[in-house]
Amino acid sequence: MCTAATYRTKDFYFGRTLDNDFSYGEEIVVMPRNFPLSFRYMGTQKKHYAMIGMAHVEAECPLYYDAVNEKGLGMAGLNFVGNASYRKAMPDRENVATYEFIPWILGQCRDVEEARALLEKINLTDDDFHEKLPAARLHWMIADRDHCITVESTKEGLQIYDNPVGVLTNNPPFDQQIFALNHYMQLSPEEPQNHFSAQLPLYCYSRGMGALGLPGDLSSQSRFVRAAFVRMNSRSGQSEGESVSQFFHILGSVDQQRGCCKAGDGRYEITIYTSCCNADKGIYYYTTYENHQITAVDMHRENLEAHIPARYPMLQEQRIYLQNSDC
Ligand SMILES: C[C@H](CCC(=O)NCCS(=O)(=O)O)[C@H]1CC[C@H]2[C@@H]3CC[C@@H]4C[C@H](O)CC[C@]4(C)[C@H]3C[C@H](O)[C@]12C
Repeated sequence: MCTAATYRTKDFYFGRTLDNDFSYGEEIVVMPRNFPLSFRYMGTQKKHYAMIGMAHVEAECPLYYDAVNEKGLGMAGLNFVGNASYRKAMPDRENVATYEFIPWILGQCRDVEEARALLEKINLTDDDFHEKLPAARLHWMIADRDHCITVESTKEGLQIYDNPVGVLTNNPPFDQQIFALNHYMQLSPEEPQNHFSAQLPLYCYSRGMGALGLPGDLSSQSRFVRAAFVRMNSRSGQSEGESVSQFFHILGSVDQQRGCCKAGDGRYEITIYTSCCNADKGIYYYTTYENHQITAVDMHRENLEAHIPARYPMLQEQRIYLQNSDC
């Protein structure tokens, strides 16, 4: 399971949690403009927009989980097992394999409007990267500072939904996720009133009772409702520090602690990493399960005219600052 979210203050932020019971070995990868992108059906792009994101690098090829390009467009892939369905390559379409989808969009599009234009011609194919990396069953969130959409390839075809919530989790399909918010319309950051019965002396004995009923479990529908409630009610200052801090608190509401979700064979699903990318500045902030200190990689400190990606393995060791170390 995973959760993705957007957030806007002065700048635009885009990030996600990656929850799983094992890691493919992922790292922060800055893809410069001149790294040749060879697509299975769509030829080679010698030049494209630069991007930064989390990827598993296989045979020198970054396979992105989530990324943001130099124009401020962000995109993330999240599990959609049981509902994702891809087709064979088709003659009259732009055929793109799922592992190519993020660079295909972010390499060419400045914003969601341009992404929508490419999506009209696309066919997501069922090609595996190779037999050990079969096509991942995913759906995607694509967002810029003004718009957000969800893209799902199902048996019925390619579905593109407006995403007014700026949150994506996993199953069920996105229209059902959004519909479920109707059940929670009474939740509020305000103190509730007693509508239950005028004959009963009900009162607020605690703060936070306006959100009683917000689901607390780890299912993807519940994480969607919880992240949506926190995201839609979020308040923070405009500074970089306050914005990034608030973003990690939004995704902190759906953090998965080891032990609460069994994945078989003594393994547990945990939040492997949480990312927050300042899409305007190209700075990728992250924390990992073991290291809660925020670490960042700034794409503009790299040579974006280079031909080879810059790779940064995630720092996994927690550095605790001993405040009275000189006593
Ligand atoms: C597993 C992750 C979703 C996390 C999640 O939701 N876990 C719950 C498990 S459960 O559903 O609850 O049981 C997803 C998210 C992004 C994916 C990569 C995308 C690039 C590439 C695409 C290729 O085609 C296949 C290999 C590839 C490296 C992918 C591996 C894997 O698929 C990644 C990491």
